Amino acid sequence: MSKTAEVINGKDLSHELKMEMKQEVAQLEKEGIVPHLTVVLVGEDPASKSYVSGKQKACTETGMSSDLIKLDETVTEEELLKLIDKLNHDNHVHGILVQLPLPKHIAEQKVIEAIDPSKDVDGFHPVSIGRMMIGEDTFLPCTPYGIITMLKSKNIEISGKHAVIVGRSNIVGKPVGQLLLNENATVTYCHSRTKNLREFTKSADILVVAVGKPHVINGEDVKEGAVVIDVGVNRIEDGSLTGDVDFDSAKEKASYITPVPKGVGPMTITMLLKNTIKAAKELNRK
Ligand SMILES: NC(=O)C1=CN([C@@H]2O[C@H](COP(=O)(O)OP(=O)(O)OC[C@H]3O[C@@H](n4cnc5c(N)ncnc54)[C@H](OP(=O)(O)O)[C@@H]3O)[C@@H](O)[C@H]2O)C=CC1
Ligand SMILES: Nc1nc(=O)c2c([nH]1)NC[C@@H]1CN(c3ccc(C(=O)N[C@@H](CCC(=O)O)C(=O)O)cc3)C=[N+]21
Repeated sequence: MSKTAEVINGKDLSHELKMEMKQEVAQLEKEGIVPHLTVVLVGEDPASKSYVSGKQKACTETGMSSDLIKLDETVTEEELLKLIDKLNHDNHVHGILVQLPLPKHIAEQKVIEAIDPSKDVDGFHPVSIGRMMIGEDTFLPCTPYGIITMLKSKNIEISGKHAVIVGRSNIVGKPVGQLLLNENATVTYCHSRTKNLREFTKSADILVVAVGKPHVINGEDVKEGAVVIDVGVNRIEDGSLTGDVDFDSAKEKASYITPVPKGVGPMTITMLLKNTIKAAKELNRK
């Protein structure tokens, strides 16, 4: 009989990291630097609003400053690009985050590419992604960065392990695979066209699930002793949040597992703060 998995609590780890960052921010303040994040929110999507308020609350907790620019759903692409240009040139702003998704009439990629890479605290700009691919110092995308930080917090060996990523989005699946590759994992990507998904997931030492569908993975899909990282944040009928992994069955097989909520989500916000501090330090070094 195997024992159940150890839960990696992203909320607790986030709290620890935020306490460390708070000290660093206090030190920077003595040097006259207050790291500042500007968040741009277009429209009234309730989920986006809730994520954005989480980001602002976390800034306050660590002594950083932030502001929120709310734009109407009907804002034009041109107006949004103009705002980004203004923020790029505002020395008081260290990090710029445009909350995704954007309304359909705005080309998301164009907006991402308009952000000055030195303020790209989301790590979504092609320059940041390119630097990450070749292993240069850069802003790492927050969710993948949070996942690697969670693995390292438990001293989980990555080198030589088979990492299987389910999902290949530009913001989660693809970059988390790249970061695991940078840590010398052997990486397999699965997606909606993958045949025999379970054959792959069952061979994973580290299984990362970022699909956006409740419980697409359960204990039967998991190898005994695997590390299971659940990125999915799905709101279900009763209003509660659930992951892409059936936690109860998967935890009987896994050695480590992340819950939803209190798993990867809080870490995403914490890494955003880390990137904003990095941006502030680098801007002031120039
Ligand atoms: N915790 C956090 O901080 C964050 C959580 N999320 C959450 O993570 C989840 C994924 O987000 P995101 O990457 O943006 O989502 P996307 O919708 O952009 O990507 C989903 C991926 O899953 C694949 N997929 C869909 N259905 C299946 C299936 N049945 N089997 C295998 N693969 C499948 C798709 O394949 P294909 O490419 O072929 O279409 C695609 O690559 C969502 O629940 C989102 O809310 C996202 C960002 C941050
Ligand atoms: N430009 C941009 N950058 C992003 O990083 C970004 C984005 N757009 N669009 C949406 C996704 C999603 N995302 C989450 C962040 C925190 C939680 C989080 O903290 N979740 C809590 C629960 C929060 C709740 O209760 O609602 C948890 O899992 O415990 C979840 C999801 C960031 N995203």
